[in-house]
Parts: sequence; C-alpha cells; structure tokens
Amino acid sequence: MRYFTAGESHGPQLTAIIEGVPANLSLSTDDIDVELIRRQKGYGRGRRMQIEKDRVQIVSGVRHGKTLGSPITLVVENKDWKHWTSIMAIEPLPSEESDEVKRKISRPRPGHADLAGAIKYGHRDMRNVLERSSARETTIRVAVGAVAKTILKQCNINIAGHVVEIAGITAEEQSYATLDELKERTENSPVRCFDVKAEKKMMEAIDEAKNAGDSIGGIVEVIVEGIPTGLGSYVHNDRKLDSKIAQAMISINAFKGVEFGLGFEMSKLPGSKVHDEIIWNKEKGYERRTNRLGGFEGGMTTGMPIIVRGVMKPIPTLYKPLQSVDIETKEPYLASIERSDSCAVPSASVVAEAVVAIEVAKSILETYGVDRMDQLIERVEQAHKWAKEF
Ligand SMILES: Cc1cc2nc3c(=O)[nH]c(=O)nc-3n(C[C@H](O)[C@H](O)[C@H](O)COP(=O)(O)O)c2cc1C
Ligand SMILES: C=C(O[C@@H]1CC(C(=O)O)=C[C@@H](OP(=O)(O)O)[C@H]1O)C(=O)O
Repeated sequence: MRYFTAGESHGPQLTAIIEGVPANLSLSTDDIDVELIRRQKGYGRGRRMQIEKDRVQIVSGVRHGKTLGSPITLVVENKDWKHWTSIMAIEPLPSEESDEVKRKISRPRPGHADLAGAIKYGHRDMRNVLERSSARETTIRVAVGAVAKTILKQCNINIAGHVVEIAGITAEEQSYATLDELKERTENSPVRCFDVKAEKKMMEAIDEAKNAGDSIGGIVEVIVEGIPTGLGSYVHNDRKLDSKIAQAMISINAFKGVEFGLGFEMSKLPGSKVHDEIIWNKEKGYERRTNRLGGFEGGMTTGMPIIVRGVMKPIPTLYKPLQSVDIETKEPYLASIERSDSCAVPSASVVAEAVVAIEVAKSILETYGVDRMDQLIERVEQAHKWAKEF
C-alpha cells in the first residue's frame, strides 16, 4: 500500500490517492468521517476549526460499500476556501486585483517552514510555502489512516492514541485494563488525556498560553495491540518497522522526537531493568513479563503491543510574535501573525494514531502480499498460530 496527498491549506480541497488496498474491504464515508471529527476536536485550537466541518468524499476505488482493489481517491473540502478564492486563485488575476491579494508575506515566522521554504523554492511571497507546510494536510492523512484502521480492525489489530503530557504537565494515571477502556476515557476528554487531574491542569496551561499570546507543546502516545510477531525485519536497515514508524511520527508537523517503550529513560537503567524476559505457556505460546521495549526487537514486532511516543514542539505562530527580518527590506521586524492554534497536541494524537496505523497496515500488506481481504485475515490468523506453535 502506498499513498500521496495533495492540496493547499486554503485551496479548494485536500486529496489522497491510496494504492494497494485489498479488494472486498467494507469501507464507508462514516468509517473515515468519525476520524476526521476526532482530529478536529481538542482544546487549544484556533478559529479555523470552527469554519471547517471535515467530511470525506470517496471518489474512486469503492463500489456498493466494498473496495475494488483499484486506487482509492479521497477528497475533503476546505470550507474556508470561499474566503480565499482570489488569494488562492489558480489562474492569473486581472490587473485590478485588490491590495489584499497583492499583499505578500515577507516576515517569516521562526519555527515555521516560511524562510527555509522561501529560500529553497525561490518564493518571495511566503504564502506559497505556508499553504502546503500547514498541518491542514494532516486532515487527509487522517482520512488515509482511517482506511488503514479499517483494514487493521478486520485483522483484530486495535490501535489507540492519547495525550500523556502538555507543557510539562504529565498524566500520572497511566494504567488501563484494556485498550477499549483507554479509548473510551480519552474520547471524553477535551485534551484526549484520561487522567482527569492532569486534564484540568493541561486545559489551564492552554488558557494561560493563549492569554499570553504564546503556545505550548506536549507528548502523545500510540499503542497497537493484536499485532503478529515478526512484522518488519532485521535483515536490512530500510525494512525495520520501528524506524518506519519513527519516520512517520517525525513527519507530523511540529514533531521533534520519538521513543519506543521506556524510550530515553533507558539511558539511565541497567539491561536487567530494560529487556523483557521471555516466558512460555501452552495457551498463549511465547510472552514477555514486561513490555519495556515497546514491542520491537531487531526492527521486528515481538507480538507485544507497540508503544510509541512523539514530542510536539509549541506552535510556531505566536500572537506575541518573535523577532524576524523582512525579506524585502532586510529590516528587523516582528514575525507575521497568522490566525493560529495555541496548542494542537490533542489533535496531533489523532494524527499520530493515523500515521502509525498506515505504517502497520503497509507492513502487514507487504509481509503477507495479498489481493483480497479474506486472504489477509487468514494470513494474519496463520501468523499468530505459527508464532504460538513455534
Ligand atoms: C494538528 C496541528 C495543528 C497545527 N496548527 C498550527 C497553527 O495553527 N499554527 C502554526 O504556526 N503551526 C501549527 N502547527 C505546526 C506547524 O504546522 C509546523 O510547526 C510547521 O509545519 C513547521 O514544521 P516543523 O515544526 O515540523 O519543523 C500545527 C501542527 C499540527 C500537527
Ligand atoms: C487548518 C488546520 O490547521 C492549521 C494548521 C496551521 C499550520 O500552520 O500548521 C495553521 C492554522 O491554519 P489557519 O491559518 O488557516 O488557521 C491551523 O488552523 C487543520 O488542522 O485542519
């Protein structure tokens, strides 16, 4: 399975083409919309989220509710486009264009893609950079992730994402009986955190940052359960699944670090407190006493849940802007102020879930090389049986 996305933040629409989804998967717009709605929620977002009502159109690859095996095209409209039709016009504008349309963005925001992107592509109007570097693109990635999640669900692979930290406020309560319980508790939280005490403090921190014209970041975690042993491979560096997941996490706008299991804590601990002891019983086969490595050894899944975390830096656009330079005059100026979120960590936890789902779905499809969903379900079941009886 592979995919591309296209579309500018304030253009007419976002588009994705996904190739390699097996035939005969039940797929509806509802399966995708539910994920788009989850991404739009989340305390700390700016006014744009009140304008958008993200809903998908499936325009190819599905007939009567089932995938055909042919490329699937997904489209999500930008409702905000109607306010930007001249600014974002594809055809050259007539000469009597308004001042607003002519106004170029020439004061790059520190932390955003503006200056490096302008130098790279030779754009003197940095709108040409921000339109595509914007995390608006994560909308359509979440739509692709929803397709991946639908595939995984059929294979009894369960995935959940949640917020573990915002602005240094950490969820103390980390235990949950089942992934479904974690999901339920997280879904009801405005910051997608299931520790209610931390949730309150996180919301206060977001309010404080917003009132101060500042922004904050945090840490999200994604857990995948029901995964077969041996996805990915140690035999060549570009086949390691943990490295693909790490790349996918870092590709989310503003993500700066990633860790598995105990992650960076491992540097402080001896091997005896890091490696997961192997046990065996007749019912389940091989198991681990712990899952401190987050489900990976040698770039392969161990059969234990995948546990991956990513850190998101604070949003770069500040209502109290940092110093910058106007690229036309070279004079020092404060950076441009665009409408902005003050914290997008809760939304980003939904994006993280999507990108991990995509990598896991890609990996099972690559490993089991199938054309149809019934074959995939059977191969995944066989893989579990093989590992258990090994
Ligand atoms: C869901 C989400 C929403 C975001 N919202 C904003 C925003 O409103 N304003 C902003 O400046 N950056 C926002 N960002 C972050 C920027 O898109 C990101 O910092 C920028 O593309 C530069 O890329 P980098 O931070 O990965 O280097 C958001 C990121 C995500 C994941
Ligand atoms: C549009 C989304 O996020 C946007 C991501 C973003 C950025 O710079 O990354 C900037 C803001 O865009 P705007 O300037 O239009 O308000 C966010 O709203 C979205 O998540 O759907």
